[in-house]
Amino acid sequence: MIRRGTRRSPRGPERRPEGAKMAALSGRARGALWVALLALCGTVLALLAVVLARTYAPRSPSPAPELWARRSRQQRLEPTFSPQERRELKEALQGAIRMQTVSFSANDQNTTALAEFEPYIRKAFPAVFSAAFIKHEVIGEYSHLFTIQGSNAQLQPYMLLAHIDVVPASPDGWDVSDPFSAEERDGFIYGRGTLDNKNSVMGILHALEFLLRRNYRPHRSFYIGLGHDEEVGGRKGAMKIVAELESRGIQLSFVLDEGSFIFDGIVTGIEKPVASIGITEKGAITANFTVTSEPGHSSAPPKRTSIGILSEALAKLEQHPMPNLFGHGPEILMFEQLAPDFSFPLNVIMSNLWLFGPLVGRFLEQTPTTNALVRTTTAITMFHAGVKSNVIPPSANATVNFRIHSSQTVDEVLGIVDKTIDDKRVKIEMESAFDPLPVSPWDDQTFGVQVFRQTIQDVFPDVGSVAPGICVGNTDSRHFVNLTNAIYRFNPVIFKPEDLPRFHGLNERISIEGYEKQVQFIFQLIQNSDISQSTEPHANHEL
Ligand SMILES: CCCCCCCC/C=C\CCCCCCCC(=O)N[C@@H](CCCCN)C(=O)O
Ligand SMILES: [Zn+2]
Ligand SMILES: [Zn+2]
Repeated sequence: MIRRGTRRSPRGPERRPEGAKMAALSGRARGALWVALLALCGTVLALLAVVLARTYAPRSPSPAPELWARRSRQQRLEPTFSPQERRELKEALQGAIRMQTVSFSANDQNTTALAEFEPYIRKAFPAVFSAAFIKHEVIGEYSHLFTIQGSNAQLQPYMLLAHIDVVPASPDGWDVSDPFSAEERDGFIYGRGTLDNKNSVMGILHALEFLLRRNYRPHRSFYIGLGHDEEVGGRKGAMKIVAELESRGIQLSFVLDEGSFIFDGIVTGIEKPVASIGITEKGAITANFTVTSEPGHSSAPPKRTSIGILSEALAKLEQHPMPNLFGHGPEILMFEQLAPDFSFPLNVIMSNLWLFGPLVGRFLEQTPTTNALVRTTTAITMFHAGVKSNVIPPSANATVNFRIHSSQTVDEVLGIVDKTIDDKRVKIEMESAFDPLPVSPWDDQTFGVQVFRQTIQDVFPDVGSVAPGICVGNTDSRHFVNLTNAIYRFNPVIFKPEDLPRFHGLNERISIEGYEKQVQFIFQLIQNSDISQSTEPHANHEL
């Protein structure tokens, strides 16, 4: 008997009926599917294990313990000030704010106010100006250089920077009657320069003054540089201070300038304040874009005028922003180090930027402040064209200010600009340009970093993390690259979201308590810098 479906074909192997063949095939497919599914589950589980391990891995404690154990054995003055000293602090800052040391442009500064600043600080800080081991020099007419000769010439000196000049401020829109009145209101001092940067100028000198009045003699030498033209580039102030120090063959352990803050409520997903210390600053290009065309009567216009051509070029720049470079520069360090401080699930995302980096990059570009961290920004800041309503304009001119991301250069940015505009009628001339600044070391072995960590811990115990940051603006410290590789930008002041528009804007202010904390910070920083650095070479740093 021949059973159906089992008969061998004379031409080859036994033929199965279609249903059985399908069943056999789908059995094989099911098997393969199971294998694939198991492999997928394995991969997902492995990925999850890596993601969780990176999120919850224990972090090494900071700062380096032996160094600070030694420090605590030395005697340290407490940063506590009497009621009279606190009044003196406040009034000295108010007096400084009232001096209208405005920089309008590199060639237009209020030199009368700048000149008056010297007698003002001489009077406010008698101990600083009379100490035998402190030398004061006026540089470039209105800037100041203080050399504080420490008692131990073996220790490499450091430098504190600040600037005396301020950006202009008209009374319109201020809550107080005058931006230079230094009015006290609800525990704040209002006025131009309260955050940028007379708080540092006066804070540094007052901390030193109080230490000297307590007979403190610094062990480590240091310099204080007070520039008078930071807001217009620092050519006559900071650059001359640098030239002076270079001529003396000085090398610095670190430089500390303005440029970042203790951010409170600014980083979405982190509850505690974050001390962000700028380890670099962006480069910049200021370029002029010009289009010229034949002038004539507006009743018989050409198809395109210089204004139209230039507007189109500028619109292309705005419509095609520079590439998002999150992960290509040091901004990633900030988020990596802050990762454990983020609440769930952001902590998982930030701990695994190898996986979520592109997502985070897209998120950061949504708001102007964080967008500035991830790309070269393009700001059209000035536009001039036209002379009369019925005259075809002979030319149109615009100024564009680019701030260059750490992973790009001036040349690369200009290449992109050329390609984006792609119009020979638009002439581009450079007003000024410089590449992003080098990235300063950020590890627990670096002396400056140890000092900052310790000092922040001493004065701001509520700060959750001390993290490396990027300064999106420019500071006088960028001129100091030949004197040290360790340049840090940090203003020890709590900065909240509502302070953002006050910076260079309306109602700039500092809380009186915040200013006292800033003075305490410098007071402690000078003392904390007085330990010997185990890693530094045994050179003689006689100044
Ligand atoms: C998650 C991190 C959030 C980062 C938030 C950034 C908030 C920014 C807040 C403050 C800005 C601080 C910038 C301080 C330095 C700027 C100083 C300045 O204005 N410099 C001028 C120099 C001009 C020189 C002449 N061309 C400038 O940069 O324009
Ligand atoms: Zn400033
Ligand atoms: Zn400024």
